[in-house]
Amino acid sequence: MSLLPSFPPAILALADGTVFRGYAVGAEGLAVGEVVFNTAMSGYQEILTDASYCRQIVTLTYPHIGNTGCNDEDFESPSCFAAGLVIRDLPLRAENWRMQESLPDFLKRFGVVAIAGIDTRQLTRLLRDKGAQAGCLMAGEIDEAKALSEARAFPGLAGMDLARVVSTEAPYEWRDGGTWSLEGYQPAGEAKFHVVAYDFGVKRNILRLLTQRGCRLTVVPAQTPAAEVLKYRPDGVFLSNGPGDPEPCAYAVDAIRELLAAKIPMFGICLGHQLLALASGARTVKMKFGHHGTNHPVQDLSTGKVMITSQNHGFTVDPETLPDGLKATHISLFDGSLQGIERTDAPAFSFQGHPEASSGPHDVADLFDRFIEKMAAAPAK
Ligand SMILES: NC(=O)CC[C@H](N)C(=O)O
Repeated sequence: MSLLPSFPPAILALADGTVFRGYAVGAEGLAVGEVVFNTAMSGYQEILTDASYCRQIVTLTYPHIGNTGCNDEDFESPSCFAAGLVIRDLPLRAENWRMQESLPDFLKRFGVVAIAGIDTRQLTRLLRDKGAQAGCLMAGEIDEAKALSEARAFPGLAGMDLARVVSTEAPYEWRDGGTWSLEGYQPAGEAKFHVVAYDFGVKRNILRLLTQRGCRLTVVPAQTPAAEVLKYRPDGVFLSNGPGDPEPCAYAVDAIRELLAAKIPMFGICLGHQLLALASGARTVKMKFGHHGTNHPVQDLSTGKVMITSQNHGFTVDPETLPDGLKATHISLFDGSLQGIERTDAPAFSFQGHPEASSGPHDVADLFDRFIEKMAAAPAK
């Protein structure tokens, strides 16, 4: 038995001409973006609210999505940023002690168009064979020819600067740093370091993990010049994850170059990693279908240790372009792509995957400790 036939019709049209027919389990209307697949088995709410998915339609390969509903806590940003959602099926009944609304109600509230009831395995194989495709989701009133032409008109993410689109408009102090455990809520301890975090689409769990490690955080807009950041006299600078192509973010690349020259401890995640690489003189390239999932093996090149990591990126740093002074620290064991770098002449390093991933895996969480160590080792200001 399935709930789906009670929902209005929806289609997903791809730029290659393929059309999938299913049911509209979110908002009605039209959504256009790059269609990608994510293999995570949990965390749909964190995925939908991760600003790195801006202009992307996410297909979840796990077949039952929505089982635990949605709540007011599991937001990685203030809103839903994914352009659309594609799933195989909804549960007949969603249930969890933290649930406040069902996934369809949540999607409707945030205006996210979503389709269910299509063969997500077939779609995933198509994306793996042909590469990420431009697509159009249409829900409610269906006009197949229009959906196909909308999909074909999407220019693709290459060359698209989206970090400044999703970033905060004004600087703010981040305060929520406590942790929940079986013993209850533990407020964050006293701050030892002041970190300025660039918001290119920052995930909240990164801010939480830094606060829990004794950082006071000032979050600044993507286009903040280095001179403004230096006025805070920070102990360290964090470069966040974010959507789109890193290459057109010249404002960030310029700022990072100046901060590198100032020898400020710096840590970058995902888009932040790619921007650190660009600022150091390396190049980034678009991947065929990217990495989106929570079971990606990554090797630490200094210890040989293999870690299971969470990943979400469609661009990557080309290892052939690493200049002198920039060292590879991690590689993907799925495809050998670069996963981490470190400057040999400045206290700056970065990681392509997501050490902050909530609910996990947590194998790479100690990269946050490494950032703290670099700030502790920096000469007094
Ligand atoms: N999660 C991210 O920061 C993604 C980085 C970049 N937008 C990419 O797709 O590669």
